[in-house]
Amino acid sequence: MEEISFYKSLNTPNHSEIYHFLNCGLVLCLFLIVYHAETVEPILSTSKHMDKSFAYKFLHPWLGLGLLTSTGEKWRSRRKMITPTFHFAILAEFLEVMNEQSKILVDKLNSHVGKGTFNCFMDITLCALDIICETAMGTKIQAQNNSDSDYIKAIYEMSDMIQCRQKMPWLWPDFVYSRLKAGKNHDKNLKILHGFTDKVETILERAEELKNDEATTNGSADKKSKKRSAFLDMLLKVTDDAGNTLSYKDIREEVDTFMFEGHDTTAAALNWSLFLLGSHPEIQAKVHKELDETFGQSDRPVTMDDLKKLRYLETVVKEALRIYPSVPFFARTITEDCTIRGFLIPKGVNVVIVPFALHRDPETFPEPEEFRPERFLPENSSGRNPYAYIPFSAGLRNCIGQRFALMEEKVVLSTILRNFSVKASQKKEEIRLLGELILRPQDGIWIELEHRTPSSVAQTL
Ligand code: HEM
Repeated sequence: MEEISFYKSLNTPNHSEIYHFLNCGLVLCLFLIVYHAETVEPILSTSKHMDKSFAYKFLHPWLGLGLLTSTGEKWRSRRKMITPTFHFAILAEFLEVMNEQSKILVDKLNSHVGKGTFNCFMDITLCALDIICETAMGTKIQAQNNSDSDYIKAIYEMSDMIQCRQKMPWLWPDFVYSRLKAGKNHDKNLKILHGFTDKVETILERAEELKNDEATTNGSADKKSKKRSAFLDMLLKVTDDAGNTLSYKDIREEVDTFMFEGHDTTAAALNWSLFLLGSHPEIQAKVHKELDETFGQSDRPVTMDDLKKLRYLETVVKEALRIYPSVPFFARTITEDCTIRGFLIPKGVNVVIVPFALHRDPETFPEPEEFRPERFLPENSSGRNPYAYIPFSAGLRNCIGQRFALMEEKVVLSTILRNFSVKASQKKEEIRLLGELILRPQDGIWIELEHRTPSSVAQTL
């Protein structure tokens, strides 16, 4: 699915929803495509259809059977174990990393001020990568200063290869793929990726450090010298109902999943938000005003209290995720016969849910192509069908990282916008969308930056 015209065609009024042929590259595959709240709800609201479609199988070599890819009892038990690690108090500990990396990003962006248009896509993506790396594994990879690292290259090559393989059925059989150059490249990247998470200084050393930390802090409370927490530390501690801890392999699966699911998604969302703000100076001015009211002239780091106050910025982030959902579609396999809008859907059918199209339903979102953050003010969104807006999916298998993602978006965007005014150099119609695993702009996001001084802007509004 390469062209956004595909999504646009989904929205034509006479388009039937049942049994479309979804064009995957050159070959046509049978899928049921749904993009209305009433057809999405029966699938996402039940605990029955939680199995991922076969297309996720190509993620297995990298991610194993972690939260994103597992099914049945394994998924249920894992989700129960891992959910507490995304608790508010734990997320608050990640604020420092987010602030630190946003500051590095701003220092990098400074060099573009007054120098005309530039592509910010990679700068922002590397910032998101540094954030997830340190919060997931407790390891600094300094991607923002070293985008040439083998690990970073492997992440991007691997994502591209998985997308490519999903679209080309002749590459599906492992015995064919492993003999081809692409398959060999895939294995080379896999080695780099697993080698990174396998490294003694990540999982095993972290486990050792944790033991030592517990021994030293026990009774003496010398917490100052303690290392920053990471999801990995939590994963090392969690137990299932029978008291079993996760094995080394289990932990690697989850860390790899967080690395995969937790940075490209947020990076795309940040880029789209910046593009939309850069295209709507009047909305950007409102964000600047809110930032100035919250931070004044101070350049202090963002606190959890500040995040609560940045309500308008939050509506911006949500509206950007409506127009450009980072995950433009996802898929499930129907695990028992069911009925959707009076049609019998037999067991085994692959259902593709398309937030990109769903979020453009004019009945829920009038003039859906217009960027209007006000749609997400409480008075305008109360009573909205919860399945009409699902950038993080919905139901039991929704995104476990959504609060983390919103927090990261608000920290990074507020830090950028406290320092700069942004002007988009591309028009919406000029941007060629790539609707693959992640919804990206084919040629990046081109912007111009200007320095801004907080108080003067606040007073003129
Ligand atoms: C703007 C950012 C993000 C968006 C739009 C997003 C969106 C989604 C969506 C649509 C799903 C469902 C996918 C499916 O059913 O195939 C999902 C699942 C998931 N996401 Fe996110 N995500 C974001 C950020 C994150 C972050 C930061 C993390 C981790 C730190 C994360 C971890 C996960 C995991 C582990 C799952 C699988 C959950 C399960 O099946 O139980 N995501 N995400």
